[in-house]
Amino acid sequence: MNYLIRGATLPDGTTRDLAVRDGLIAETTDGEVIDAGGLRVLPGLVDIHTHLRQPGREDAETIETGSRAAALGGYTAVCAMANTDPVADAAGIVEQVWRLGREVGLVDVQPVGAVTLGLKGERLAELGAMAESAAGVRVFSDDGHCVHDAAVMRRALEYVKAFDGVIAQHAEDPKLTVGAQMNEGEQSARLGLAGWPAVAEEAIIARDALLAAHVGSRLHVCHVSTAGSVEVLRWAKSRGIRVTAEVTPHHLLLTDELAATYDPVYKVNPPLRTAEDVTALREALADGTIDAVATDHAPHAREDKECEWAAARPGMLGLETALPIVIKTMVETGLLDWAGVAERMSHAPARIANLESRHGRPLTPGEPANLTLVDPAQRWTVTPDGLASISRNTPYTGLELPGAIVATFLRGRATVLDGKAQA
Ligand SMILES: NC(=O)N[C@@H](CC(=O)O)C(=O)O
Ligand SMILES: [Zn+2]
Ligand SMILES: [Zn+2]
Repeated sequence: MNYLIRGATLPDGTTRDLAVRDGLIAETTDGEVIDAGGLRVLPGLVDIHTHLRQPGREDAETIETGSRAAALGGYTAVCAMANTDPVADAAGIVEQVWRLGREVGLVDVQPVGAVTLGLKGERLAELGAMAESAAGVRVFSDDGHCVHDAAVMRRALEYVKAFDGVIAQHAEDPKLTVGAQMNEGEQSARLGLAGWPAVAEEAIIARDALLAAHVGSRLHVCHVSTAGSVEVLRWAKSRGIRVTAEVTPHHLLLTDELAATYDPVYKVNPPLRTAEDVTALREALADGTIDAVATDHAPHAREDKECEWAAARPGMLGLETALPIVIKTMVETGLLDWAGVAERMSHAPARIANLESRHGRPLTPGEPANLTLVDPAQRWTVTPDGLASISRNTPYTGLELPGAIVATFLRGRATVLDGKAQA
């Protein structure tokens, strides 16, 4: 099927027709005409941090349901985190995830490989075998856990240099977060919950930046959540250290005051922080100190979320609300223009994950037609049942958001049309 997208506004603000022919962007074509007046077209979004839960927790999400949620959120590629059961620490498992993603065909599912066997932080996983597998893994992460042993982290950074891989670190010094339930600060003192101090994140980022510099390798920092982390990143980048960083939509919008509800839907790792942190994160995303937005989409089954705060698993849904939250927090506030949105949600994540030959491409003829059409004027209200995820743990229930994803194209095929997933 070919498409002529009429009168869409590009990230740079110019308005023109876009032809989609034989999977590529073309000068012109016959085919279905899509009236895109008033719509924004973006390069297909790329999520470098998604939990799809398959294999192991198919009751919370599957590659199929997560892929559908991703397409509905405007994504054409997602990096599937390795903390599955079994852990994606060997070639056979990443190949299985990659193959299942291809069979579903709604987004490119790019598996992330574990850094250490079983996410235990002790012995390196089969990094080389995963890199050489059909899945072509380039991003490695023990996400959910921090690679806290500095010698292990150093060896991992050294190892992935050979194939331009990157270590994506969940920065959390485990000794500083024993029993932690929420951000350490005024609110945790008031609520009597054990705190997760900012320094537990900041100290690991500083250490890892120094290690990356020492061995000349590439570090990526997952879900940056504090103003202090932003300062450390600014320092590292000013020294020319090869470090990139992501922020989640929820850390751009929500604060630790929500813990006062004791509703576990607001429990997440790293925890929601203060309004000052939110301000610093928005500024850092605007000025490029933080390179990318990543959802950290973390579906959890009912029994893991609908319980008391301390027993609940941390994590929030994110794929279907990410772009609307970025529009609300960054575009409507004047901090980021649409070219900036394209950069932080498509071009930069594609580069970080080594997907830039296929994703995050410019919207010019000859390029693969990976596209997202958004209606920025349309506002919609989040309901858990309105989302495609199996799980229901969205923190945005009842919130009205700007920006409806109208269509998503993966290599010229519509995965979403008129706001509806195409199978
Ligand atoms: N973010 C979370 O709170 N949870 C993630 C793990 C992680 O991203 O650290 C999960 O796998 O549920
Ligand atoms: Zn994490
Ligand atoms: Zn995660």
